[in-house]
Amino acid sequence: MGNRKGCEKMQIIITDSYEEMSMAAAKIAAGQIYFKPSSVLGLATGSTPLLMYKKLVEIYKNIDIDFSHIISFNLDEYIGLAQNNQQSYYYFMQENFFRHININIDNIHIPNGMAEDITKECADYDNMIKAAGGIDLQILGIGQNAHIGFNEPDIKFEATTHAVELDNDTIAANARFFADEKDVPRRAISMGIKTIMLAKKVVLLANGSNKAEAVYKAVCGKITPAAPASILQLHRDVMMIVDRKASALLPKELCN
Ligand SMILES: O=P(O)(O)OC[C@H]1O[C@](O)(CO)[C@@H](O)[C@@H]1O
Repeated sequence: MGNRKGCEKMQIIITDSYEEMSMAAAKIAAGQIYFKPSSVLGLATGSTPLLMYKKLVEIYKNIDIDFSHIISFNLDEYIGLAQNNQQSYYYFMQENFFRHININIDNIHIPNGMAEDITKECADYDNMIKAAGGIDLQILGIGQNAHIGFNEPDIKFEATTHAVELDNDTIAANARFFADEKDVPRRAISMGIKTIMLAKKVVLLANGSNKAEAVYKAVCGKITPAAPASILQLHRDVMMIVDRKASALLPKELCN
């Protein structure tokens, strides 16, 4: 593993494996929580951060990290899935992370995809993030079309938390978690790009060759709503932790 400065001030860490990527991210999260136990974390779902959560739980057990004052805000949730639906992101977070640590359930925030008034739910979500003092550390995955959260291509960069229509590509990519592609919800609530960009630190994870193009667009591409992750080039403290396959299209001088 090695550190390289990316385009502009983006920090790029390229790892040899998914496991190494996950451990590197888990250590950063653990350090944040250990030294600021009242941290506000922005958390991601999807398959990418799964092993990071597992590693973070291992570190938690080893050095007795205290999560009881941590406040968490997840990036997104499907509209129409209840918390106890196994495909909901609420369920994902409980199963893969929250039930293994001593986080206070009252401090967990995930958009409510069953809210009667989705517009109000979104506005309330942003207000809660503000009231918590903003996000200290935001973990991100990236979609094959360079979406972050559920901010699909051609999103407005100034959007805060809002309801989104999912792209056909995203629906197809996420169908693997559902019995049938037609079961994948077509809408979701997502933190907006502005919400994400206001986080003090952003760590984006990507692994596998199917993410190489998206990683290239995020790091070196033109800053454009057509590739939502490209806006991260304007963030003052962003770290990309990517495995070798996901880094394949990056310029050689960025790769160790
Ligand atoms: O990690 P995965 O499963 O490849 O998903 C990538 C991205 O897609 C989403 O799951 C939404 O489709 C994001 O939350 C995630 O960052």
